[in-house]
Amino acid sequence: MSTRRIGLLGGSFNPAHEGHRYISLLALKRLCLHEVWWMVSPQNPLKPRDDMAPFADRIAAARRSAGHPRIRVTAIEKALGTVYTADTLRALLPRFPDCRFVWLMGADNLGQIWEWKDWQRIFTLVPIAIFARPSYSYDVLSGKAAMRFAADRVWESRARNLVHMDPPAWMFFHTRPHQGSATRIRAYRAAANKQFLAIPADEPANI
Ligand SMILES: Nc1ncnc2c1ncn2[C@@H]1O[C@H](COP(=O)(O)OP(=O)(O)OP(=O)(O)O)[C@@H](O)[C@H]1O
Ligand SMILES: O=C(O)c1ccc[n+]([C@@H]2O[C@H](COP(=O)([O-])O)[C@@H](O)[C@H]2O)c1
Repeated sequence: MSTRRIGLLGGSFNPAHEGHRYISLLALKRLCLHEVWWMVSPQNPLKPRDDMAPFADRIAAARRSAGHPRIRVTAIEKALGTVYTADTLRALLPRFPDCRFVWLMGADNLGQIWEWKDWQRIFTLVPIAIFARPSYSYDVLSGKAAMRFAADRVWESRARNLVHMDPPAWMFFHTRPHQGSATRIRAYRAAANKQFLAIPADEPANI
């Protein structure tokens, strides 16, 4: 049975955007993976529920955005009934004994991961690859999580082997940052809706 190398990109995908695709393609190439699985979160436990689009809409939009045969959009957490990453990994890993997994995330999440449930356990379950993100990248490298696991940081030159390393092992990619951001897209859409609604009802909208 040959081992499959899988990157897991957990996210709200509210909505999916080019930044997700960009780091997924980087991960496929640099980490020498067979596939990246986008794991659409039913509800990030640290994010407000009120501006979260319905799960089915986020999945559907992610499927339209992924646009690559080796990026799979999944509802794994919905199926497992988990919302915390540590719980998801504990349930997922034994179900795929022929796969090696690596957790993928942006630099913003390296800065926040110490707030996640059982966060130190996550570092001991899977290797982690972190991608530079505009305005976060440098501070988080001296943050709480990076300091706690400083001895387990692996340099980018060993990227091809990361997925085979025994955790804890993590890597920070100093790649060109991508501006994609779901917050920015939601803000842009809200502004566009406001402008549209501001057009008086008796005036034809020029759309
Ligand atoms: N432009 C980007 N560069 C690097 N990582 C990114 C980028 N966009 C998203 N990610 C990472 O992808 C994962 C899922 O991100 P998520 O779906 O929350 O998108 P987001 O743009 O960060 O959303 P929001 O702005 O609502 O927080 C996270 O680990 C996040 O850090
Ligand atoms: O496990 C936790 O406590 C936890 C807290 C916040 C976020 N996460 C996970 O982090 C991933 C990225 O979330 P997001 O919303 O930044 O895209 C996603 O898989 C979430 O389920 C996990």
